[in-house]
Amino acid sequence: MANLLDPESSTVLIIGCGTWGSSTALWLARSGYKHVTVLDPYPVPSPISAGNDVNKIVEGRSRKPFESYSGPKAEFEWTGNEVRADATDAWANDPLFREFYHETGYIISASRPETIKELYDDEQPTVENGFTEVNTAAQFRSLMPEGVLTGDFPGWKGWYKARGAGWVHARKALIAATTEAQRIGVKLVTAEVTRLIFEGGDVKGAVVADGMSYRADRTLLCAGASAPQLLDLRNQLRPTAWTLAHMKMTIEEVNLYKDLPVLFNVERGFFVEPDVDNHELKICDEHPGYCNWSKSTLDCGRASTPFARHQIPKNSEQGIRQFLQETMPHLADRSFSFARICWCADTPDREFLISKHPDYPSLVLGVGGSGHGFMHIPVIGKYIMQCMEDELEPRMQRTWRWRPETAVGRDWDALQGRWGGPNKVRNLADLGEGEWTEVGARL
Ligand SMILES: Cc1cc2nc3c(=O)[nH]c(=O)nc-3n(C[C@H](O)[C@H](O)[C@H](O)COP(=O)(O)OP(=O)(O)OC[C@H]3O[C@@H](n4cnc5c(N)ncnc54)[C@H](O)[C@@H]3O)c2cc1C
Repeated sequence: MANLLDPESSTVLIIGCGTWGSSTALWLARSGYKHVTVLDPYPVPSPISAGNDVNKIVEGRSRKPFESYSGPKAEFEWTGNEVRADATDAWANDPLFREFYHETGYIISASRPETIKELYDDEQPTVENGFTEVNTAAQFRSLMPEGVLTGDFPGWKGWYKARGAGWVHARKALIAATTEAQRIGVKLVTAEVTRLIFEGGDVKGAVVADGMSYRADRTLLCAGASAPQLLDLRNQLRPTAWTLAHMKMTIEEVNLYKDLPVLFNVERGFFVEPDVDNHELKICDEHPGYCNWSKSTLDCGRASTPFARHQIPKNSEQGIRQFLQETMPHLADRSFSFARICWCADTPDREFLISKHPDYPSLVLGVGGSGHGFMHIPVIGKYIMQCMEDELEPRMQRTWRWRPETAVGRDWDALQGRWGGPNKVRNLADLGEGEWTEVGARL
């Protein structure tokens, strides 16, 4: 279908005002679209948005010419690098976002020799790429002020990058994107989409829980891990949850833990310096994730259904405490002040799914964050908008295409390049009530 959109008169409906939906609203408004409506069941920041979090890691990149890539994955690798480099520039230069970016550097590491090797092959943490090796506990400890890292780092090996990486205040960036989009004309409606309007071989908008219809020339599905509940995505998305917990810090600790590089062990977990607003340290354990396979879907095509819970599985708490024991044993027994499960959605190849739907020409998909979708918030909406306008760069178009052929016979238990915990994807539906932490509650 030819692109017949006129920003002055065309109507655009975005489903989901999380990380990608807010970015898309912002880019449409900045580009002159005058009739953009966003629907989300919750006021921003939605408690179920993966982006509603105190911090996310940014692994910065610089642009590399396409010719420096070779082999069958050249377009895939170029696309991933290009969009990340674009986001890295935007975090440094876009006045809306730059105040939320903390270029503190980061340490990437692993614990087992085989993972250390895989990590090296994947990340290429070479001196030319700005990394220095960290091999001993003393070397790890020396990267932060005395008294922060007190652990023995058993088996750990990693690489430290001082510039071009760090963390962002995720929730503040998400709110800023939405507020700015609203300021320049986007309409945000708090309403849960219950179904798309399929009509005449196309999608013409969406219906919300109270029965009201929102019709539009283009409908953009940006509902994150909940997207498969609204559209048959032919197994291209696997909603998967990870876990996070906070603990209170004293003012003295907050002052000591200032401007720290991110410490990330791909098998154990990571932490970022404490949030200065509420004096809490957030810690995540690393593992291949949790799905929620209900019994009814285990035999036929599987569906992992997200749900909200401000508690985490006790086996995840153990992972967090092991991470603390190895890095900061003085905090290993401190109680949690907050915890939650946090849903994202993996494609089979962990690249994004940004595509027009092949059967419904007015429907555009902006989904498949695959565990690394937050750091792109300053720019991802531009690519979703370009897709809607048929202006997406061809190599990106091919990488992010609708690709159900990659999900035929999908191995739902695949680790998808992740490590940690028991080295398998766990099922939340298998957990009894007593197997959740007692912090917080079910939403
Ligand atoms: C624990 C954890 C740690 C992570 N760490 C990082 C990191 O360090 N760096 C990084 O770059 N990425 C990270 N990610 C990944 C990143 O957060 C996600 O890829 C990204 O936020 C996904 O954005 P999204 O817009 O697709 O989904 P979301 O931000 O989840 O947004 C989906 C939105 O859709 C709305 N919605 C749901 N159902 C409906 C409906 N029926 N109608 C209307 N709206 C609906 C929701 O309310 C929500 O606002 C992490 C993810 C997790 C879970």
